[in-house]
Amino acid sequence: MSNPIYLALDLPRLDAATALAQKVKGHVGGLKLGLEFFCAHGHHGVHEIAKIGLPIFLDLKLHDIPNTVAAAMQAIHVLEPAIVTVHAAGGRAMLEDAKAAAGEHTKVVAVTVLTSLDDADLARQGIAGTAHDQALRLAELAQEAGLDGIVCSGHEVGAVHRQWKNGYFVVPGLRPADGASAADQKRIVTPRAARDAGASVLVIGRPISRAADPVAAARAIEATL
Ligand SMILES: O=c1ccn([C@@H]2O[C@H](COP(=O)(O)O)[C@@H](O)[C@H]2O)c(=O)[nH]1
Repeated sequence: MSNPIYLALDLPRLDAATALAQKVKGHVGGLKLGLEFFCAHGHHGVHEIAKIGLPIFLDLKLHDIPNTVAAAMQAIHVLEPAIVTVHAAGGRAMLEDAKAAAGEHTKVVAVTVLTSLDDADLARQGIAGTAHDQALRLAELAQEAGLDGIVCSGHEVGAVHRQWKNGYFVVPGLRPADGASAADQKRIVTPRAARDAGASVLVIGRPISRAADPVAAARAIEATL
């Protein structure tokens, strides 16, 4: 089985992101570039990181009207990302148009409930029920819209996997069991627990990028899988 870890390169400087990716490339299966990276470095930055030779996950979390999201998907087509994110809350038409506009080899996955939110946050937004219920509802919507999979926390991935057997499940909000700080994440599990519950991709950022020795941190996580 290939390494399911995608390292989140949430670093403001392109040289620092490139150096980190070069260091840990033997211990991760892919590289995730998010909003912070893309807003700062755009297509040029993605091309630079792609030279490292690992699959690229563009975590842009697109969320707009269908026409705008489809146009954005077409604009990133040339970057040939392995995975791109959109927000499931954009609705079925937006999800369908995003998938139709994506490249043949790009997996389009829908963010259900951000791992930085808990039940109380959802209640403040007027969403009835738990984060678990909402993630399952949005997973069903993404499946109906023909997407490849979803992003959810390790708390929901097992239940989603039972209702969507061949789905592609991206799980962030991961913390090794060594007391690593949760920081802004509210629904966390260990990488091993997420993998055992059916995660296809394990997204890990700060537990590696902010470790005193990122290579040792990546190796230690890899060894738990
Ligand atoms: O629900 C979500 C969706 C995306 N993310 C992204 O994953 C990484 C997690 O970083 P850590 O440092 O390991 O907490 C980050 O890039 C987020 O934008 C998420 O955390 N939750």
